[in-house]
Amino acid sequence: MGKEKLNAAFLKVKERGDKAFVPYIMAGDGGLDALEEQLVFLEDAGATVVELGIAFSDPVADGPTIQEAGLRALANGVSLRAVLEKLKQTKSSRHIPIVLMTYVNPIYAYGVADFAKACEDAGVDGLIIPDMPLEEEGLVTRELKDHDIALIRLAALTSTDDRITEIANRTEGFLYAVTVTGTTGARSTFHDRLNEYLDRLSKQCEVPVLAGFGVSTPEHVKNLTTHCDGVVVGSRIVDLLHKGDHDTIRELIGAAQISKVN
Ligand SMILES: O=P(O)(O)OC[C@@H](O)[C@@H](O)c1c[nH]c2ccccc12
Repeated sequence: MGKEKLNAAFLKVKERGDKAFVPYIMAGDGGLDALEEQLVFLEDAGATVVELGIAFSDPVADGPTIQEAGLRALANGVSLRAVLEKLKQTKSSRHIPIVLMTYVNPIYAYGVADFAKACEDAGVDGLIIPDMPLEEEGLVTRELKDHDIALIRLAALTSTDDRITEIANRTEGFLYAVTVTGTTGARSTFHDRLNEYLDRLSKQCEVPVLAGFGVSTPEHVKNLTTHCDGVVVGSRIVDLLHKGDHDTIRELIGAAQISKVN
């Protein structure tokens, strides 16, 4: 469970000579009954971990693709409680580690201790809380530790060296290296100094460094992973899943499986 399950998944990928691929999906996009099938598909397609988003009314870090998916999920009546319940019911059908992405408000509304326990019961291994700065995380860290839920921290291109050191020291499971200044969403070009930034993070961080935001093609996956341990792909996966294009998802994941490509 938790941190160890994440560490084991990344280690397995590394030992094969591959890079990690973490697809992000919006829980309940397509209805909550589709979730189990979606998770099993991603596991079979070779994903390392799944990042599962919880729809929220005020998604400040999300670009248009994920916002729309969130609206579809909300229209399907999806809530944090319903997602955790569904994950608990379907726990035995999957092995892939699950990282939940939720803003801080729904966690408070749930109650931090109850939420952490419900995550453990649901087989959730890690958590990303994008609107929770390092200074505030003491509000959840004890409860997460008690229930063995890894807290994945995000580093921004604009983070100072001192802050990066602190984030790299504290993060659990992996370090989420945000590759852009802005919101989520497919992009065609990246920042000039991105490779340098990823190299710097990789040097400082003991757990895997994964690049995310704007990663949307097999070329992006191949290029970025020469400077880090893997990628997170959100908007492109959400879009392809919505269209039912499973082959292109397999192709994207395949770009991280270097041992198979060569
Ligand atoms: O959609 P993109 O550009 O591929 O980026 C990943 C991202 O969607 C996913 O990790 C995510 C969705 N919402 C977030 C909010 C904050 C941080 C990360 C996320």
